[in-house]
Amino acid sequence: MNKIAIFCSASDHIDPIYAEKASELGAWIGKTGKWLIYGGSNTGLMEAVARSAKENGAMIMGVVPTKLEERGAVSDLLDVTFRAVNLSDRKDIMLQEADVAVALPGGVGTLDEIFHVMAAATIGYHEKKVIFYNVNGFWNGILEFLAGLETQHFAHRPLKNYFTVANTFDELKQLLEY
Ligand SMILES: Nc1ncnc2c1ncn2[C@@H]1O[C@H](COP(=O)(O)O)[C@@H](O)[C@H]1O
Repeated sequence: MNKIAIFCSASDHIDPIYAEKASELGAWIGKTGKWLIYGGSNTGLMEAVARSAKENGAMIMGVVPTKLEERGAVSDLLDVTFRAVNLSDRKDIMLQEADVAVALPGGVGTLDEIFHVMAAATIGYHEKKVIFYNVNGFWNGILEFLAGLETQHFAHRPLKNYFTVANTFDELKQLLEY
């Protein structure tokens, strides 16, 4: 996996453990010579992962909707800037450019991105997976809900076809290494 999309929080007001884990992942992306593809914002976990990736030599692609650019919230760390006309366009570009998507803790923006990727896979648009990076069990509620979709037959195929879970950084690295 060489091009890693990261979906994650834009908030600067969350527990610092999440920024630490985002930085750790960013550093690994840089040291292993991979590309980081992300929302391009200069806030929250997005800035944490990008700063650390950059300090460790990563190439960074930011996919920035014009509305966010107008607000001046674009990171100065980007090597490549894709301008997207809206959030749907942005998700399509990120999906097209990445080999895999990693979901760090985040809010509705992150959820929107995760489910865009998974829903497109369910109807055969691509075979790329979302990896839930389950820092401190952050994703447990969503994972339980997804399991419930299967037991109640709302899922047409096993949802493990579309996502996987890393409970530790070592597990995440193993999933991204090949
Ligand atoms: N202000 C933002 N700048 C860039 N990208 C953003 C911004 N807000 C949301 N995004 C995208 O959605 C998630 C973060 O949203 P949360 O609601 O904080 O989870 C992130 O992956 C961005 O691509």
